[in-house]
Amino acid sequence: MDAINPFHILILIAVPLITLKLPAVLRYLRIWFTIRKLPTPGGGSFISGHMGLFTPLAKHKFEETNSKALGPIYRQRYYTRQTVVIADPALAQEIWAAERDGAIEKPDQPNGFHKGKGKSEMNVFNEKSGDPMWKLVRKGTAPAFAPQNLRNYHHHIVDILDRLSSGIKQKGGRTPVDIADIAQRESFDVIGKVGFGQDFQASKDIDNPVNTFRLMTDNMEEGIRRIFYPFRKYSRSKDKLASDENHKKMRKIFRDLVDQCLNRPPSAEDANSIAGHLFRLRDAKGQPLSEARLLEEFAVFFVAGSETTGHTVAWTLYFLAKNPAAMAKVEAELDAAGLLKSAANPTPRQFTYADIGKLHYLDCCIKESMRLQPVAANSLRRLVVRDIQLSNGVTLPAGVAIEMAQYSIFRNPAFGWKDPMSFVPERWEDPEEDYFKPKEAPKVHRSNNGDDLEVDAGDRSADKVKRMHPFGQGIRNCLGQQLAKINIPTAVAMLLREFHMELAPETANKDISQLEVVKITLQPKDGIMMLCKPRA
Ligand code: HEM
Repeated sequence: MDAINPFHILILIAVPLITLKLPAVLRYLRIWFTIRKLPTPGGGSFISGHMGLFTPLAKHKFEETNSKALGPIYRQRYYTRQTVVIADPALAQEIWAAERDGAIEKPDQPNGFHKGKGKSEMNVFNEKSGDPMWKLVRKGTAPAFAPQNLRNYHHHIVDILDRLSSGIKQKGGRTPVDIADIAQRESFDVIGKVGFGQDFQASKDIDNPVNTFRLMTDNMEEGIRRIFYPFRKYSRSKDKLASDENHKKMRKIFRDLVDQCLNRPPSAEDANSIAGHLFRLRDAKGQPLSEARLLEEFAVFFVAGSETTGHTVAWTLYFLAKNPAAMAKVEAELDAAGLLKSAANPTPRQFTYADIGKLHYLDCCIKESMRLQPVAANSLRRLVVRDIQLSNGVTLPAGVAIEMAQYSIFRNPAFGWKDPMSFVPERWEDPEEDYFKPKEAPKVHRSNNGDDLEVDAGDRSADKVKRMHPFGQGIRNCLGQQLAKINIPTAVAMLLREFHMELAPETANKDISQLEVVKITLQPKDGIMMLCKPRA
């Protein structure tokens, strides 16, 4: 695939020359020349490169295979885009350090629904690193996610779960319930209430199929489709037109939400919510966020916060139901804390914020589920903006795209995982399990950038590097992770407190690879069907 032939060169030079893009051609050739010696998967096509070798819905599996076969750093091509894949925790640390120094950035990822001229409105997730607006929103909303702030909202999470449990109880334990759908309803309502003071009631009627969170999920899927197929936004096909309608509905929901938040009588809860922080932001000219920007920010917090958290809850319950010994240990832990409903304790005490840090085994189970089924399974994309030299001698040239393959790192035995493909929550009882000790001491980076955006202290030291980071790393790590770390254990514990959960045959009989799909997140394709038997 990589043998240079005259036709290859002709296409590469002639086409861009016609559009007067000689500098781009030269940059492309330099990138290719600099990374040409890196290993690359075989079987790619001349035109699309490696694109045709995987389905976008299972790209994480393609990476897993390649990183085991080719090693921790390799290259691949998507059409004209040369990409270096990094699937090594020590090299990843060097990349995140370079990102802090500005040599690597998360590039702008334009909104797939944007039409017309000019840049689409951005948000804190898709705006490029270093952009003043990204910094403003990132720093300005961070206090909303501080644990001391979130604890004041925890009672809403408890209420939402109580409401969900009564809906599930009505099923009587014999009708299978889709726990993936239930968990999505929970996380969506939590963002609504905790972040924006609004009860969307997705968890009120679990049989109601038309719900805002579904609209949002459809929108996300469509957005991704439009990134893969940029011309789709001009299509007149039925499903594309339907998605335009959905998008309009979605925008109206968020526009109404902005209005409701602005028009509610002031309260401390609203002032400290995500919305409250967004409303108070002022840019360098002292201007508040525009309405268009507010809409984008509102939407992205729902998108980034609900699918991720909901599917993590669902995968954790799946693994527990699949592993009865682990389930029994979680139940025993809840029982010992007075949180499990049983004949001996028919009215267990209410779950509180203080319980979160005390349920250690449950915590291990959640972490193990995030290792095996990390919802952010798609590699994290970055762009090299200045040449960087890695400690293994590889130069990453300016302009090359990089993909940080987290999913592969979490399950590759080369990084010291024992029995990596099995669900073993006990491994997390050892705090050192978070780290990998490479044979050669990892290169320790000092950032030249005096920026005060938080970084992950403790991710590397003289002899070890962090290998478990499901919330990403560096300056673009997950802004909302504290909310997830509060919501996930509360949801799992409160559902298990009320129900004995078993996989229904339609899910139990399938291998996990038949259950999963990566859309934006790693999620169950057709749900996770469970029998939720109310405890005595
Ligand atoms: C299990 C739950 C979650 C997981 C696994 C997760 C994972 C991630 C990851 C891996 C990134 C980094 C993406 C990158 O480097 O390109 C990220 C970014 C982000 N997450 Fe989360 N997330 C979760 C929950 C949440 C929640 C609850 C919120 C907010 C309500 C949230 C908001 C964000 C935002 C705004 C960013 C972009 C930050 C930036 O680019 O500066 N996430 N998340």
